[in-house]
Amino acid sequence: GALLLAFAGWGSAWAAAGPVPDGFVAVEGSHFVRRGQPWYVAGTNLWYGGYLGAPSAVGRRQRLLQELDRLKALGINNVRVLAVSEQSAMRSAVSPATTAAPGRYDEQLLQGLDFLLAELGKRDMTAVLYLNNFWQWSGGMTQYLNWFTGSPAHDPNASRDYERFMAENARFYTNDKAQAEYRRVIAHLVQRTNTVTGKSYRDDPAIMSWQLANEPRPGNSKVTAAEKAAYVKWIRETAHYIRTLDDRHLVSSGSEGLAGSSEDRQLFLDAHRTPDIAYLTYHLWPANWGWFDPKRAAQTWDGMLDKSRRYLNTHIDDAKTLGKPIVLEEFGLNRDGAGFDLKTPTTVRDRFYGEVFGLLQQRAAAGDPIAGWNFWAWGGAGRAANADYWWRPGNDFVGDPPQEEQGLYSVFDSDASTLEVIRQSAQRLHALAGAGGQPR
Ligand SMILES: O=C1NC[C@H](CO)[C@@H](O)[C@@H]1O
Repeated sequence: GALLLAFAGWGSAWAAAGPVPDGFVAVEGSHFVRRGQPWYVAGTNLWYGGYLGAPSAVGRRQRLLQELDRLKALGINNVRVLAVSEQSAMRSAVSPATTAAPGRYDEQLLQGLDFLLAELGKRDMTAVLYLNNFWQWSGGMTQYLNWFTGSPAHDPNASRDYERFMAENARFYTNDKAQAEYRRVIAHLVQRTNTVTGKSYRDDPAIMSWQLANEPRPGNSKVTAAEKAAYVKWIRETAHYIRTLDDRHLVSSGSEGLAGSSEDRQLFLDAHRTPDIAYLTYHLWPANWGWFDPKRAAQTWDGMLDKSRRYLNTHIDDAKTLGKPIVLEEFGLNRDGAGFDLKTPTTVRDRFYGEVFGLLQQRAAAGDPIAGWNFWAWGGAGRAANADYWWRPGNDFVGDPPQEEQGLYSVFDSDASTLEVIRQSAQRLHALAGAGGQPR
């Protein structure tokens, strides 16, 4: 049983259960292929993509079409999207939510995903759909625990107590009632028929990957061995569950890498050995992690860049160890001086983006298991609505979710210098694929 399972999971790369339909992203060795050709993710984060597509009041369909056209023109071929949110009373949680209450799903919002997928298909773009959130800005795991244990949904924007928040959330993985509802909503999504195209989600090449959650962590900085084991088991069993429903789309965890694995490299590797996890994910947040102070950019730039390069290289090496592709699916940096206003320049951010893109390009060209990147996050035509830069229901959606200032990390359509860095980097990455950029 367990021994066999352990053996089977030992570094074995993901194998398609059979031929994948035309247009699906698949894994070959430690790289992505699509339509038989090498394929790289040049993506962004558009957490609110399904919201813009909704036919209901929250929808902004014309804006969505504009944003997808702009992204396509930049060479972006993938958007990473929040597919499931949980209605919550927390101030920093988005409202409305796709799950109004356990078992009650907002058909209007889910039709927003249908519309988004239909429009992505028209542009030959793809989506990563994450099915939960470790953080509170879409309800997430703390909201599940409120539903099923009665514990108050915990908004760390209010408590400022992230250690307590993370330790509490770790209980999600072993709460049977929460897991039952989580799996129920996964089945509801994976077995859905798109109301716009009439196509079942299982047959839709616009979906690149089902993703367990946004940034799932095993616990806090004092994570126990039991919590680590529960986390590895949850990833393995949930990934397997999704593949019993859909054995052709890729499945990923949504992990940040070491920063989301309590800095335990063995845990990061063990959590991703299962053959049901097709590729690795990692995120890079120098300012969030205290490596960079946007108000002391000159003094903290070198240290930040050194730590960032080490973070990138370590995870690419781990991908080599597991023989799986790896996508840097989130990275970002503040506007100059930590400003939120569009008029604030993005000099330091542009340099940082250039350094990250450059390192990934270099290692991809060397044949390392780089599968691509998604920057965080697309703000596009969205604009902060309030002088305090906080989001309130009815306001525009931008790249920053409701728990952060609207302008913190968003790349807006007016950020011409950043758009140029992105455009050039996407072009270079696609050139690698064109030049048969796959490794020997
Ligand atoms: O997934 C995430 N990672 C970092 C983003 C910026 O802080 C944050 O908004 C989001 O929760």
